[in-house]
Amino acid sequence: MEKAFDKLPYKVAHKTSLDMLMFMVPPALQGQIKDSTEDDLVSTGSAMLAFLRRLPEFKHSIKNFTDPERAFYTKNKKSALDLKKSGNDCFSRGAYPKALSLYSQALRVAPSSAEDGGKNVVAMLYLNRAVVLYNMGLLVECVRDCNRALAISPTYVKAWYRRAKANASLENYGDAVRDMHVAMIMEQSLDEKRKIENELKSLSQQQKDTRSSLDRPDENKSSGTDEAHQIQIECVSTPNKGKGMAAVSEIPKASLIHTEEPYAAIILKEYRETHCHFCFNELPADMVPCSYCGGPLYCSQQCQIQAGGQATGINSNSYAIDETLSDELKKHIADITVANASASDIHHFFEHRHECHGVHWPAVFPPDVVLAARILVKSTEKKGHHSNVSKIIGTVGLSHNYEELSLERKLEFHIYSVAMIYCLQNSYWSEFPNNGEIVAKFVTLLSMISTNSMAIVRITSPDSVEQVKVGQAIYSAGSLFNHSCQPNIHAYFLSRTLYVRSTEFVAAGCPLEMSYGPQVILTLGNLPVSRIEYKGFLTRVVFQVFEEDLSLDRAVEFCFKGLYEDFSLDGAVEDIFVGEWLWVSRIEFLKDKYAFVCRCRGCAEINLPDLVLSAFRCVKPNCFGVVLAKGTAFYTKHIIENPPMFSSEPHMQVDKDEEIHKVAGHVFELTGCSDQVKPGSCLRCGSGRDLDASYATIEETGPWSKRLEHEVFHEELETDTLSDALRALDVLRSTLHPYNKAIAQLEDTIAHAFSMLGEFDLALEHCKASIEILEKLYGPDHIAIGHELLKLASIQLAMGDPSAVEILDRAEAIFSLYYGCHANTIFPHLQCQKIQARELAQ
Ligand SMILES: C[S@@+](CC[C@H](N)C(=O)[O-])C[C@H]1O[C@@H](n2cnc3c(N)ncnc32)[C@H](O)[C@@H]1O
Repeated sequence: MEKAFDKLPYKVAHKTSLDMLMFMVPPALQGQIKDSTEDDLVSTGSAMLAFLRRLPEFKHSIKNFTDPERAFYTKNKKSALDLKKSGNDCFSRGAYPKALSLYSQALRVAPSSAEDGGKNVVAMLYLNRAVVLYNMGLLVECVRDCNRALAISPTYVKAWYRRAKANASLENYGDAVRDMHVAMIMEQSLDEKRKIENELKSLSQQQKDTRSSLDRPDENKSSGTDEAHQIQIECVSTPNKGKGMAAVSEIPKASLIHTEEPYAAIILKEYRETHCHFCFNELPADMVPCSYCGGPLYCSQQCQIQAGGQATGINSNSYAIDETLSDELKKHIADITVANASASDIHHFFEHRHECHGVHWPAVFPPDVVLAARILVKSTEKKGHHSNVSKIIGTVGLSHNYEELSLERKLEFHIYSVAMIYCLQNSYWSEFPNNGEIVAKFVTLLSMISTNSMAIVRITSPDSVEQVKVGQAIYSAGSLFNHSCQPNIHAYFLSRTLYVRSTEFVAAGCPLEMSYGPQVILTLGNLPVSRIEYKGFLTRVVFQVFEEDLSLDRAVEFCFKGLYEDFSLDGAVEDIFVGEWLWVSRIEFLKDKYAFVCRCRGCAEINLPDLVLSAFRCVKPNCFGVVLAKGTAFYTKHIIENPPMFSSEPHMQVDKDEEIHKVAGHVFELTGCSDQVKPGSCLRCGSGRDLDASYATIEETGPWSKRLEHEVFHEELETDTLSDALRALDVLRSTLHPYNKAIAQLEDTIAHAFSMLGEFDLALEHCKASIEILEKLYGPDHIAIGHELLKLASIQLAMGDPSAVEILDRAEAIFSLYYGCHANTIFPHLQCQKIQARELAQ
């Protein structure tokens, strides 16, 4: 996939000039803001307003953000015609993808009423694009573009003709004949009329030969199967997490417990050019820009209308229907030329309308800030313009952790709040109030968003299970679910709709808690690292392998040694859960990102994954005991000395004792056992390990395994690399605990490498070894295991092994647990593999 960050103008716009103002805030005001609580916000807000108001750089930035002349997509007939001409040139050279892109760009800048040679420019562009799509074999897209041209110019003969051709290729002969018939009637030139008449005859014959029942392509996207849910859940007060959701009665595994539309949602900057700004699905080749400002892109006119620009896109010229036409043709013309969604069908707030003035602040401000403005405008419009705006923000009713935020975040919130007020005054409502109270309310709203917003994710491609975070939304009830690193519910999205399912049996009264993932993960080499501060993500890399014994400088050195310089911003997505992240990383990340200290069951109890994830093995040959590094030893002692704070909350008791006994003997059954928990000492037999020497041994293997990861990723495997990696694996196995995740990761890469070489037996062996470890860390029914099973099945399929069927059945059961009846829609790859496996089994 093309990297979204490479696309201008968002690449340059990623950091705005407002971010730079942070460094100009006088130290005294910084100090005031640093120590501020919610009660001080009116005074800090007034002080920031007074400071920025006088600052020339601020005035300049606001002018830049709000002046339509400086927008990315200024409407301009000449630019549109120039782009159209370049598109035509490409088309005549057969450079269809380039022509497609040029027509799409032209559509972004073409004024909706512009005419050229007596024809509407937008309609011409849609038709030209339809012809390119037709030549590229994208027939459904071609029909949709013809519809758009016809909605603007109902008598556009070429659009009727192209529609007929595309429908004929789709074997949709009924429509093809009607389209051709209309084209013939509307055509003025006798020669052309005759030609069309001949084509119509041949189409009518084809229609007789083949009775087609294909429906006309529908622009209305449904969000999937509507599964009713009967489960009752309630909002309760918890001892130490504020409000939360709980089960009213027993909830069986895999039940749909909640669905909800967002209060407001926003696309992330990186996906503005690739995903629909309303439903967040990937854009098709015939995407539709906002017809007024050209900024946002939509997958269909339906989405565009629902998002609501200034002009809604329903710009059909009225067409006096020729009374001599048959009723069937009259209806056909009306069906296509009257825009296919009317504002009255749409019951929600038009969230783009106040941004739609050809200005570019909505595209360059951080998504949280644009989302805050959407929430504010929505609540204001619900109550009428003359209500007290500050009162409205106060009633949004979400929790926030303003006081726990870093100085940087607090400063950022203040600066953007003032900027937002100026932008709203410019583009929405000139009487929008501008005082310390409003700044304070805006800062509070931004804090609420940082605490409560949810990431909307999509898989990267149909044959992948990898997900990316494309949007951000506020769900009124959805934001009441608390976080757990051992969640019992799972959230996912279809279009903008939030779905929540139970992933285990939940007893009556138990809290319902989800993981506050997925988090966007940056990729450093092909090592996933979480997107927190610079220090944060390096800490994560280091924790994964060595825990926190390394200094930051040493971590930097470690990360950039070997093959890590391959830094990319491809956003993968990772959930925060026990077995995936170490306790310290989870606690730090949640503190950093959401400003709370996690008090979930996974962080308050000793559990197997946290003990073994990055631990060493015992030096005694037959001892299965675990040797903890400093960080885990510290955390384990902390838990022993500070028993769970939420013991009054009922929760599922997970029987982990047997596994913990295997790696730690009876240590945790003894009272005052914390003395026995020492770094470098086996928990089972007490034997000592030299941790410094062990770190050094593991560090030596780093470049070998990283080289393999790099070559596998770039599909250019060299002969020595695999044998070096197998040696590294031996070293890891003899030094690390058998459940250490680093072993599983290397096993997985080696399996991938053997697959590439066509040595499937060996690939299978290493893939199974990786899964065995991951099952210990995640549990057998975890979604991550589902993904691993798909990898295993693909090796089996390549070997022609019919037992792939059982593996895929197991994967399907896991996916259904998390996604219910939507599993197949979200992971079409699973079904493709199943078909292949069944064919093998027969
Ligand atoms: C999205 S809100 C959840 C609803 C919130 N408890 C409320 O009262 O509105 C997130 C906030 O809930 C609290 N919270 C959620 N999960 C938590 C956890 N595992 N441990 C501690 N606090 C938690 C934190 O204050 C966090 O900022």
